[in-house]
Amino acid sequence: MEQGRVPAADCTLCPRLAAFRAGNAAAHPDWFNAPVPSFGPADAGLLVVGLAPGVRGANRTGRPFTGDFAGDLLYATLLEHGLADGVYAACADDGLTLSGCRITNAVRCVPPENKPTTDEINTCRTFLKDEIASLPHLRVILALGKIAHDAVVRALGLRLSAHPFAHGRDHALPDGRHLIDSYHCSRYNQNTRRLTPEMFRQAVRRVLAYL
Ligand SMILES: O=c1cc[nH]c(=O)[nH]1
Repeated sequence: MEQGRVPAADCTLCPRLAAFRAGNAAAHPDWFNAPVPSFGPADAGLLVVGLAPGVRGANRTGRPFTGDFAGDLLYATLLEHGLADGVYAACADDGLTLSGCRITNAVRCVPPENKPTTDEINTCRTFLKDEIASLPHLRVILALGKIAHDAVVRALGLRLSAHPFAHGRDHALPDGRHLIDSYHCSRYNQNTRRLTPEMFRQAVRRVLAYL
């Protein structure tokens, strides 16, 4: 269930993203083609923050990371650590549920070439801020990649210089919560072995210590 302020299905705050979405909707009317809502229970202790929906992944299925290459490792790791239940079948109606965990994106709409602009990240941060504020039991945020990390730090009103991104870093936040960084589980990072499944497991295990 979504809480707080969320983007409208026809959000036009980012003109370039709205135009890209409209083009995708014309070419693929059977796809989701809207700002992708967060997934997971509102009483989650963990919020996983990704970058933005992939065009044939979350933008098609309507669920973060679902159908995206990155989702294979993310959901497998969540299942392995008891943060998800069921079977991940890369579609939004696979019956998979999250347990104590919620997933969102720094940017809710699919960007061309997976690259949101600085303006788009800044504009969509209002929704990330509301998402974080709407989770009463939130204890730890897992940021996937530097863009997600920076968006979270700014959404929390903190200084990036005090909280630089580094894979595996555990940032103790002033309010007692924690921000843990991982390289994004993108195809590129996995293929280049910048992020291995074991490195990602270790980041998720760090998270578990705070739940
Ligand atoms: O960051 C990402 C990558 C793929 N799919 C998402 O929803 N987010």
